[in-house]
Amino acid sequence: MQDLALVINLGSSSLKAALVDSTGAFPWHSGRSLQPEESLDGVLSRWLEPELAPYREGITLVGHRVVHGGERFTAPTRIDAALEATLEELVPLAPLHNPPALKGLAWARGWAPDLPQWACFDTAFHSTLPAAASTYALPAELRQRGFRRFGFHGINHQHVADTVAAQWQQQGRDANKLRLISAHLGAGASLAAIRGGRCIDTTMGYTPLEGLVMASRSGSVDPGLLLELLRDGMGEAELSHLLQKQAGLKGLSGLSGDMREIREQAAAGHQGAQLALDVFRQRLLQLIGAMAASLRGVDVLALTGGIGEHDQALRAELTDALSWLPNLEMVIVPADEEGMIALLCRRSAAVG
Ligand SMILES: Nc1ncnc2c1ncn2[C@@H]1O[C@H](COP(=O)(O)OP(=O)(O)O)[C@@H](O)[C@H]1O
Ligand SMILES: CC(=O)OP(=O)(O)O
Ligand SMILES: [Mg+2]
Repeated sequence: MQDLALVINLGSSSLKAALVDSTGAFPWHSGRSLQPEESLDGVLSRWLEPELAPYREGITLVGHRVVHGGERFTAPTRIDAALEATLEELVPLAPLHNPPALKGLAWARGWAPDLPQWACFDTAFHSTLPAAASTYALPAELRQRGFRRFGFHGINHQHVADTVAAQWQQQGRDANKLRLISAHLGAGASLAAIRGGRCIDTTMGYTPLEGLVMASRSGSVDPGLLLELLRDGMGEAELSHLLQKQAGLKGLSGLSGDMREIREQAAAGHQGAQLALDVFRQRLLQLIGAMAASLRGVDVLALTGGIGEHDQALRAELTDALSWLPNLEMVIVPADEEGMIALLCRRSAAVG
């Protein structure tokens, strides 16, 4: 097999990898969850390397998902030492994501030093956000230091936007007028408001902590509450651990960040699990309303990511609760970060 792109997607809780040929087909595609105690280097060398060995000669490019590209990176970028150094600087902004991505980069560089390596950024799709949506109400000095809303999951939000636009065109409708909310509901979760293919608003912000309730991330909380915890003596590391790893569905339920388990336990009468469902859904409905307002109306709500694609109860609840939005179509679009990364990196590599 020739001209394969190897894609490495290191998320907050999983490693997904794929080989994508120049037609967009996947000769190989796999993934596994990462346990907190597991060494990523070990997984890469003991699991990924043997899997890829039969295809090694046919691989011509490596594409990596990088969650935070900051202000500098709004298109796929060829990786060199300077880029890696900048990504190191961005680690504090995406502590669950950029460190594993950097390990993936280092592994791939060692495994195939002859291959061009590209980074594809979750923030890039959101670079079209208007200032009104990307700006925090902070003094100029802080805004000039780069404190702004970036948005994430952009690789998959773009895939969703392209997929729904293609469906509209097939139905003879004008995709330039399409008002779409893409709801990426996985371990991390965010919404994007997309008009005519351009992102105009989103729920994640400076970091992937803002917005919806997630598996173990809090989503938005009153900043006054954080000030109170600081006043109370909580340190930065403890606060970060609390908000990133101990909150969200996991913190609310006291059980797990896994939606399947939350659903099972709620059905069995567990009160924490029921509370987790209620808060997750309430925030989701609030923010769908916010995205609909930014779009001045919405034609399609696309559900994607593990919860978006598979949680049938949520679909029924949304259909019921969103009946106030006239003519809303709800569709499922299977997430495809790997295919989109291969496509975007190939396009950029072709331009040079
Ligand atoms: N049938 C299902 N019903 C409800 N939730 C599901 C179902 N299948 C998967 N999920 C949820 O999807 C989430 C993981 O989403 P996924 O997009 O795979 O994660 P990641 O962000 O790591 O890629 C988990 O909370 C899991 O419980
Ligand atoms: C940005 C983000 O939250 O990614 P993930 O859903 O893979 O954790
Ligand atoms: Mg994900």
